Amino acid sequence: MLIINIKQLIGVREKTHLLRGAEMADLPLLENAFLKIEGEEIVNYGLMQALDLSNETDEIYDAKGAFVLPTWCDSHTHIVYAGSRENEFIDKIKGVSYAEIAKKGGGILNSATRIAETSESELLEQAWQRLEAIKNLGTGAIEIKSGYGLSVSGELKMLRVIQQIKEKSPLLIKSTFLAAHTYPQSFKENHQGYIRQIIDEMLPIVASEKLADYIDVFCEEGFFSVAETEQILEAGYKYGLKPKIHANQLNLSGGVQVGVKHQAITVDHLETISQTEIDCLANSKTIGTLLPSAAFFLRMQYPPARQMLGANIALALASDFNPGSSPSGNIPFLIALSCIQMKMLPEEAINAATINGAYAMEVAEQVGSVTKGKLANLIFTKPISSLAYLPYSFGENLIDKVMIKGRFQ
Ligand SMILES: N=CN[C@@H](CCC(=O)O)C(=O)O
Ligand SMILES: [Zn+2]
Repeated sequence: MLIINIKQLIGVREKTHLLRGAEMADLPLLENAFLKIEGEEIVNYGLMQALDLSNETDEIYDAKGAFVLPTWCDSHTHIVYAGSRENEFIDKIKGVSYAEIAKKGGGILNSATRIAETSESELLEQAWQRLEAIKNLGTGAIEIKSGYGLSVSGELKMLRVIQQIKEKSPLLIKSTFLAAHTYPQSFKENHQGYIRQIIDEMLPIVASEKLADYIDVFCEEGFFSVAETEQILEAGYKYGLKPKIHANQLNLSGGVQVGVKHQAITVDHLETISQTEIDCLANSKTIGTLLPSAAFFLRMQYPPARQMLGANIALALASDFNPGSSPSGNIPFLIALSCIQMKMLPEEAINAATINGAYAMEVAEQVGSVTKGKLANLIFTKPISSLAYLPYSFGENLIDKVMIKGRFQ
């Protein structure tokens, strides 16, 4: 297929690398461009003026002045869950904190009870609807975590649902084993008992059935300590699972340091962060993944993105789509939020949600930019005056069409 009359073709890169600090403000584009696709892949692009249409035999699609961008790479989600938790949303409005809700057996434990009561097929159906909705908002690659099972059968059930989604969906999907999301009620006073269950009973099955690409731990006061996190990461490493860590959401938890020490692909959240963590990340290969939708929903402080960019850190943005702290996978809104509340430039936010998001789940060879040989995963906008209009006009759906692997959805 030949796509013509693209007003701006965004994220055009001959080769890609993980963007850090000041580089993140550079989002290469072509004005008035064409794009050629063969099967699932991008094979060529260029300026309209260089195109001789009389020689073209391909099917032609006229973009009629749309902006075309790579689809979003959402590298941190929990979209496999049962039901919803708007009762806790009301409690939070009335002043109860996220940590207090968790202490009373709500939060993650509330979702764990529902997972136990819900069949694999029903879970798949619910997650599939969420996936369809975010695909229409431009998401073309996604990481999905377990972590609401909190038992051998519950965690395996969640991971098998993710496995089915991988087989069924045209989206690129990565799966993360997050049994260490919280302690189930029965192990509240016996942390080592649950950790042994994770290491001795869950991990061998997860590995032998190839149910996960990564391992994650919620390293946080009241959840998993640094020592417990290390114990789980070391066990995961023996099975070839690289870490992605929930770090520094509520406290200076040591999550960044333990993630960097164990060469985590990403440390995620980072709402509560000091110069020590910033220096630690800046001197590492680990990506800092910011989840500002969670800070928005929980009325928390936002991560200091400008300070982190100034320190030359590689940042990714992800939705954290989950029932407790971010019941939304809306990346256009996330980009607007990042510009408005964290003062990221539109280019920085788009890079963080595309190419760096792809690196944050190790799929950058296939997606995240408009590059020859990569998948034709593309967003076509409605008429807009400039790229900055996307986050400026927050809340408005400016996506006209989404293409995944060369097919309009
Ligand atoms: N912080 C830990 N986990 C999720 C929230 C899970 C929940 O409340 O259900 C998060 O990333 O925000
Ligand atoms: Zn999360």
